[in-house]
Amino acid sequence: MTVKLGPNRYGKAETRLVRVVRDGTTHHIKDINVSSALSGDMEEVHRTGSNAAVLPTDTQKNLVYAFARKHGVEEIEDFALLLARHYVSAYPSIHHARVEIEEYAWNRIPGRSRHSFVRDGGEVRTCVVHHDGDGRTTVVSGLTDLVVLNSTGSEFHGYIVDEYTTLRPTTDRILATAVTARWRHAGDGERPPYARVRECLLDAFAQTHSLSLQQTLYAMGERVLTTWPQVCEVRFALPNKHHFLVDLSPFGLDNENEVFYAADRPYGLIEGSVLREDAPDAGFAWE
Ligand SMILES: O=c1[nH]c(=O)c2[nH]c(=O)[nH]c2[nH]1
Repeated sequence: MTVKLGPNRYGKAETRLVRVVRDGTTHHIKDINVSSALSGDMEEVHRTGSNAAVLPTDTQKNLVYAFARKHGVEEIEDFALLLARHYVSAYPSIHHARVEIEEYAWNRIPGRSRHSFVRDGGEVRTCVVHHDGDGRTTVVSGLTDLVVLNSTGSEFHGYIVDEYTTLRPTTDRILATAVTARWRHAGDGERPPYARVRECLLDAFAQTHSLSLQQTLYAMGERVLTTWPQVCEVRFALPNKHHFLVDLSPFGLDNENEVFYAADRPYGLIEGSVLREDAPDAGFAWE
């Protein structure tokens, strides 16, 4: 019996890239997810294991970052064409390239900051109410998945350094998180409108020059509590959506905080509660 190799392709799926373009203090961001799939003379690698015709998927990933730095990313169709044409023209063993790109839309957070963004849609508004036979009532409002990003105005340094530390201190990084926030209402007075509390969270995120996500968490809680006396406690879960600067020096390219690898896991998870000194007992509110 003889067998043969059927249709096949290979590539790097989901290269996550964020590119920051600076126009003075106004920043623009491009957030994309690039997948390449190449096919051509792939008989040998499958049958004998010879990799002579293989452009490593790792190189395909590097190409995405290097081309983003060299050529910029405007229309995703143009960037996909640039990559696809390069694969087919530069490597004789590659006859066909499929490049798929997803782009994620960001809106500017209104206000003073020109480098603060919120992802389109996706967030979920939440509430949990308790009421018992003794007439006790609690109301906790909240949101999940409010995705925000500052393309500058964030530092992280001065942390514990020991023989296991590899993280480099930074005075300028991207800070991004998907906010889960829940706020507990004191008593049964009028509750602040959801949209206004959300606005406090966004304003504080955008306006805080951050030395850590922990500090930003506190600033967001403080803003809600000082703006709305009816709220007595805010609890947060903030995943640190890491954006790592890509080292493009092996390709002779500099990278002045322009091209980032948007990692999805593992991620830092910063959790905490900010509350009034005299907040009433929470009782079953958080259950
Ligand atoms: O804002 C941060 N807080 C941390 O605790 C931490 N840890 C880390 O590796 N990066 C960061 N960033």
